[in-house]
Amino acid sequence: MSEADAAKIPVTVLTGFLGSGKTTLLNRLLRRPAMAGAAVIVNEFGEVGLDHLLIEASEEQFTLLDNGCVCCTVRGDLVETLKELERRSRRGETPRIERVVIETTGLADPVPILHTLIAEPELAARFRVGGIVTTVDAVNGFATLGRHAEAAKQIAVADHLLVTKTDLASPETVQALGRRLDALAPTATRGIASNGEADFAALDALAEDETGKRKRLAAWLEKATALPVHGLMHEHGHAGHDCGPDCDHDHSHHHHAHDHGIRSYSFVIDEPVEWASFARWLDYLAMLKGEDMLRMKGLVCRADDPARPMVLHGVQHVFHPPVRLDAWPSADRRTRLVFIVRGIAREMIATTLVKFAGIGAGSIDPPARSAA
Ligand SMILES: Nc1nc2c(ncn2[C@@H]2O[C@H](COP(=O)(O)OP(=O)(O)OP(=O)(O)O)[C@@H](O)[C@H]2O)c(=O)[nH]1
Repeated sequence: MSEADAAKIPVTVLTGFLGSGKTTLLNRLLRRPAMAGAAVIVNEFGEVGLDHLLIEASEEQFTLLDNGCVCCTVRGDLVETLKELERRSRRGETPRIERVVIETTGLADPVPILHTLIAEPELAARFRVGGIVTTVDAVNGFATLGRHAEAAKQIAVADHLLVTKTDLASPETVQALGRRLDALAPTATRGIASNGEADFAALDALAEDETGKRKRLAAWLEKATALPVHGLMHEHGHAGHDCGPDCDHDHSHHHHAHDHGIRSYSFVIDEPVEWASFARWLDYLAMLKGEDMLRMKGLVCRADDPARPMVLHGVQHVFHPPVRLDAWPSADRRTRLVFIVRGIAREMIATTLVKFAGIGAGSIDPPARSAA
């Protein structure tokens, strides 16, 4: 690597489909002493994000971009955030930044992010791409690849693939997924991330491998834009958060492939919930709508233990065992639920919440209109 490149700050892009284990990996990664000088930028998809409450990074280390998807609406925010981080580090206003990790949303196209890092002169002078790491869920990954072009693209542009949740999948499923990954990303290295635990030395090496990356970059961009996306190219307007009037989408430079019909809903519930009926409601949703329930996250106030919230993670049919926190991560002690769904109406979720979980319609914000 040239001296000039060595002086630049490596940026690792951490991507992977919804619920594939990005945040779990990031939390483990941040516990390493080597990451003390890392700045973390997280882009959340959803009206009310929860990730920022669950990521174990110091306030100084962490920036949340939650005003849209980093591959389009908040691309300008990303540029400004990176510039500001570097400026403050250079002036000694913050501890020196030695590395940046960007966690994308599960629906992001990493190509525009790469493009931004390389094409924006001020960024290119101070940062270099330190690798694209893509998490792939062993349970849902194979089926997801058939349904969501974003997932295929995230894999196709990866330098390093980390297969997650192998503890939950049969060896045959893992092997079949491996063959698919070989075909989609023949040059990517591959490892396993088990509940976030992975060969982090491989990620460090990636951050240093500038020469190899440069060579592959043109091929990535070419391959990624050529990838068939089931007729969804140029889909303008995002799932759940429209690009809006401020959109800086550059349609001539990248194709956007967010699935049509994907929506993000969030609900806040004022009253503590009866856990048994709430869990029954979740089972009902997973059984009836699992395939289209792309992602569900929740922070739940239980009536029988209101001081210790439950963290919920649903990924399609899979509901991961809920985790009980020792305390609320912020002063807000209300139950908050975020859903990312395909073709499911907000009202369906709200009405079943009232009917099956026994929540008073008046306690739900936004209210369940037809359920009252
Ligand atoms: N059993 C098992 N569960 C895992 C593993 N990795 C992650 N999970 C669980 O999968 C769920 C989703 O993980 P996250 O890390 O939040 O996934 P994500 O990719 O950040 O999700 P989004 O940001 O919504 O796209 C959580 O309940 C994790 O505990 C694993 O290797 N094994």
